[in-house]
Amino acid sequence: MKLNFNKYQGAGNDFIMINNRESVYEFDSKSVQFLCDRRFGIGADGLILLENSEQSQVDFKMKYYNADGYESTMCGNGGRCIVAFAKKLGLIKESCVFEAIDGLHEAYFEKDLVLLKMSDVGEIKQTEDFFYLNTGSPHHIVFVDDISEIDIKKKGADIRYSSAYESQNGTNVNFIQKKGNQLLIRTYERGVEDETLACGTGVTATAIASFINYENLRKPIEVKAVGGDLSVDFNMKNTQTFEDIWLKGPAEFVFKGEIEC
Ligand SMILES: N[C@@H](CCC[C@H](N)C(=O)O)C(=O)O
Repeated sequence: MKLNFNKYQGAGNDFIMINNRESVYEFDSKSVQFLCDRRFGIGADGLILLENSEQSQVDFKMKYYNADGYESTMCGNGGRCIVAFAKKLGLIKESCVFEAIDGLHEAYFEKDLVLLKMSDVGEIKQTEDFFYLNTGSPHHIVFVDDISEIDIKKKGADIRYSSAYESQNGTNVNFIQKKGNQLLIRTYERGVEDETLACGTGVTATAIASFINYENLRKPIEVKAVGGDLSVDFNMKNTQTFEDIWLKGPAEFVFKGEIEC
């Protein structure tokens, strides 16, 4: 079949966007793997279907697949990119509400940037070596002195496949370096099984863990990913509960095309 697609990126985290409001397309894991393949397909960290939601007062539904071909949990950058895609399709104007795997999300534009409301965070594990929390997707966070020295693919995979995360289908892994008031991040993404240039749920988890870890961080928290800058604002109810969490950053159209698949 011939498939029309649009390609978007948010801070270098890139996605194939497909308008599936007519429910024409159904993808098995092999087709998603092929489309996301950077040599044989279009190339992307993930594939996103924009579908109709059955809920009232909701503009659309987001279905997210990782590049490994399997549907996964929430994608923050993908969420911001699908909002830009919905605007390009003329479905929304300056704001919207959409349905994703972890519930409803509000979003709006501030000039070219997209602000996305993330799910509340209700449980945070803190040890001497790491933080672990779920911001729609699971994130393990390690603070290091110099992120440029880390072998992200190797160290990330060691943690992602460790017995601690076996029963929950693994985790994403983030390495953070604090430089003044700025946080530098590099992320190993589950389902891509490699470093990606940015991860929205990872940046959100990092901002929250860093706010607990360091006493003097000012909000909104600025996070510098390899592919671009994002910022996170939130309300801390107590050390275990964060709400009103907003992820802000770029979401850009790259190109569109047609592919036989
Ligand atoms: N790129 C993402 C996270 C996507 C989900 C992740 N790979 C997983 O399977 O947990 C983001 O921007 O949040």
